[in-house]
Amino acid sequence: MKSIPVLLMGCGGVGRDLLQHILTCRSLHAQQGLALRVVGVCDAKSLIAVSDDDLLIAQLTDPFLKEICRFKASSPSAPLSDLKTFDECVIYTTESAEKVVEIASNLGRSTGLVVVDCTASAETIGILTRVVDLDTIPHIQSFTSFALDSYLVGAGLPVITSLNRILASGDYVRCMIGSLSGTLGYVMSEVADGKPFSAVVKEAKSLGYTEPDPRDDLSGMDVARKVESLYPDKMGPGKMSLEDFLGSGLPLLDEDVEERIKAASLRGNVLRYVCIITDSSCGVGIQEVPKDSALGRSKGSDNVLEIYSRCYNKLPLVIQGAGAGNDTTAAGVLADIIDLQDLFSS
Ligand SMILES: NC(=O)C1=CN([C@@H]2O[C@H](COP(=O)(O)OP(=O)(O)OC[C@H]3O[C@@H](n4cnc5c(N)ncnc54)[C@H](OP(=O)(O)O)[C@@H]3O)[C@@H](O)[C@H]2O)C=CC1
Ligand SMILES: N[C@@H](CC=O)C(=O)O
Repeated sequence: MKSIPVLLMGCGGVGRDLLQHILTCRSLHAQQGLALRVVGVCDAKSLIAVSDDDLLIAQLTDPFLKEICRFKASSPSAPLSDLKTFDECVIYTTESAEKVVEIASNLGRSTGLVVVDCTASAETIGILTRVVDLDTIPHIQSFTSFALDSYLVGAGLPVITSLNRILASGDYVRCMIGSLSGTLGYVMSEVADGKPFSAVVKEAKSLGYTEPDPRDDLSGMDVARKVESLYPDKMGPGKMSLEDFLGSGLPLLDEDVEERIKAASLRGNVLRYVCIITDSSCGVGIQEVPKDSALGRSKGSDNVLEIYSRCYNKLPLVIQGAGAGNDTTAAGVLADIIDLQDLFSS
């Protein structure tokens, strides 16, 4: 049985679903000769991990992982260190970020990195840069090759894998057109059905589709980051509190959105928030697309990506499916973890 140590950074919607998936897949993984061994879980303020001495053999028990999920779901703002019951483990508070790097470093050559953080914030980039610079984790030095599908694009959809296969075959990608925001896909299709913009944005937030601050989705920043991550390097690119925005800001936008939807509909179109990437340009924004196109037919939080290449010339390769949501995103992360271990076996 191959044992894969997992250190989970972040125990919000996606992190908890990942733990649940790991527990649910225990027997499936056993049939594949694998065992995922969760050695630590952290949130923004604390880290719970097996002791350094036991790092290569021990794990947090399944009942304890369930308790972690239950606790964070019922008290999301409370740190993990406030848990009432603990496994045999060590709790770190102030120095938890340093400790995460140390544990990863101690796990040595078996360490890989699966990233699902779309924020591309200075903090995230700072952590990734440190990890890449860390000589003691050789497999992470070229982390981009280990950052598989869950890395930024399409939640669990096989977007990056498919693109890599096309490029590896020598095919030439000339254009990609996509709706890469689950939130904006959901918002656009729901407002077209006549619901107020403000109510739909709040629904998207409660369904776990949006970024913690939905303005990251509404501004196009989340899509722009994904476009950047889909494209080669050469194409590389507040005044109101969140509460006020959700409470009084959003409803002010309802009327304008409703008018734009009506005007598009008179032309047989619907509005979609799309990105268009060619070999000389890349842009994101609201566009009218025909109702009966792949993009126009998309519903709910689906992401759609049309890839035009030499092989997929007149009719594009279309990748479509849920592009946001804790369950599907966590499933993509789990698949990436399993894929990663293949790289270490050689
Ligand atoms: N939900 C979705 O559909 C998708 C989400 N993503 C990405 O996944 C990430 C997580 O999303 P989601 O679970 O919805 O977000 P949540 O806000 O529900 O959870 C975020 C978690 O990360 C923890 N955290 C924040 N900062 C740090 C830090 N410095 N060190 C360790 N942990 C930290 C938070 O801790 P605390 O509990 O203490 O606040 C919290 O547990 C986001 O970056 C998002 O962009 C990607 C694709 C789809
Ligand atoms: N907010 C994103 C989900 C995570 O990336 C989206 O709506 O697509």
